[in-house]
Amino acid sequence: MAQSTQAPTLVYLVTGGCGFLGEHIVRMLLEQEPRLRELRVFDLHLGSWLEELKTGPVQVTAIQGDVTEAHEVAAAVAGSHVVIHTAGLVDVFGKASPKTIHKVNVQGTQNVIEACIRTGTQFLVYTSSMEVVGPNVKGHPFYRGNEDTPYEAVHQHPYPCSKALAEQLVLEANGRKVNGGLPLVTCALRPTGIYGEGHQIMRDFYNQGLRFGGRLFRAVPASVEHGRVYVGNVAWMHVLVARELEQRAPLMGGQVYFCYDKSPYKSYEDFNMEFLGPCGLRLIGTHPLLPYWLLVLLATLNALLQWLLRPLVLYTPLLNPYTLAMANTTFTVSTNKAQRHFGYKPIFSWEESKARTIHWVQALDQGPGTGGHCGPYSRS
Ligand SMILES: NC(=O)C1=CN([C@@H]2O[C@H](COP(=O)(O)OP(=O)(O)OC[C@H]3O[C@@H](n4cnc5c(N)ncnc54)[C@H](O)[C@@H]3O)[C@@H](O)[C@H]2O)C=CC1
Ligand SMILES: C[C@H](CCCC(C)(C)O)[C@H]1CC[C@H]2[C@@H]3[C@H](O)CC4=CC(=O)CC[C@]4(C)[C@H]3CC[C@]12C
Repeated sequence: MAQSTQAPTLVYLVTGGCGFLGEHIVRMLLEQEPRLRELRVFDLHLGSWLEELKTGPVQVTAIQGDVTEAHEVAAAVAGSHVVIHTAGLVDVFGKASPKTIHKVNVQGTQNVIEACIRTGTQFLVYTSSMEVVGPNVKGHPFYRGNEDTPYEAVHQHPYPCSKALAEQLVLEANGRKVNGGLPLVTCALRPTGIYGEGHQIMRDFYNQGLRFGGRLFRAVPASVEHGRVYVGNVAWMHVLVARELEQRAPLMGGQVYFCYDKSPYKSYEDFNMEFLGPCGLRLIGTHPLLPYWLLVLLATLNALLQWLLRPLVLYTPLLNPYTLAMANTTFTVSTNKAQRHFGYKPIFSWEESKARTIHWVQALDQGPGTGGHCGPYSRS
């Protein structure tokens, strides 16, 4: 992929390109990758917002498909230079079965790898997660850790288990020969909790607050810090990795990178209030209103109810033993590995990230629009 002023030649494939992060990656690629000729957007559910992108200079090809179907993946991958594999089943609330989560996240990733090998696609960027590291089931804090910080990564929940297995597959595939004899170059990006335009859980908290007369009730001590990163910066990091992977293959191949930016370290709830506060919501209490043991009891009750009601209805509250443990365990990242390896610097400051997210929350009141979740990235 030599730099040139000639006509654009590159073909990129983004799996999960219609999801929360995927949409931002798609838009970021169109704005920041001048060598792009064709952008293939592969997803189980295609968004109507893709239509508006089809009028630009880059050929945008929407492909409705399932990553668990090897032949659909192979057809989409064939002829592409770079694959950004973001599709995944993000479920910590018990909406999908552990088997389905494994199938989509692990088998789906295996299908993407095999498709690259068979069709001769040499560059694969995988969206992993901080969850492959932790928080672990023992609730050990991970405080300002980096990619080399020792930590006992022990998972039980199907989602982190599946992401850890999938990441391992991707990293082990680095160096395998693709069709034509060249080596596959892979790397994995590990975002912490992503926020920004289109973030479903933020929307859930906002709606919950509105239902309770503009109030949210503190459940997590303010002292527990949770790593968060703005979706635009995560997208930018994907674009940059995809761009640099060929030139810096010996350094970047087989590597993992946390996704980070200048978002402040705060508790999950206090961080959300940075956006929900300016939209009229208040967080009640300087300390958790309920004692921890009671929250554990309620979370356990919710899990029991979910299990009992499963034959009749899907009961998926925000509070369950896993989400409670996640929210109550410090997990923050402090690293410059991405900057050292491929020159990453956040493209959005904290102030911009905050303003864009607040703007999006405010617009939720006006009801769903016809476009996508996020606006264009063109900046003044
Ligand atoms: N949301 C977060 O805070 C974080 C997310 N991640 C990872 O980022 C990636 C994207 O996550 P989000 O955008 O938050 O989730 P999302 O649910 O908004 O997007 C995932 C996309 O994958 C698609 N998809 C699901 N199953 C598929 C299948 N079988 N075949 C094809 N497409 C399928 C969905 O339709 C969706 O558009 C995931 O891999 C997730 O594990 C990592 C760290 C944090
Ligand atoms: C839903 C949790 C907060 C509610 C806590 C309650 C009910 C006590 O008020 C969220 C706390 C931490 C979140 C997770 C974290 O940001 C890391 C993640 C990484 C991913 O790859 C996917 C999403 C998530 C698991 C994220 C999910 C919501 C939380 C558990």
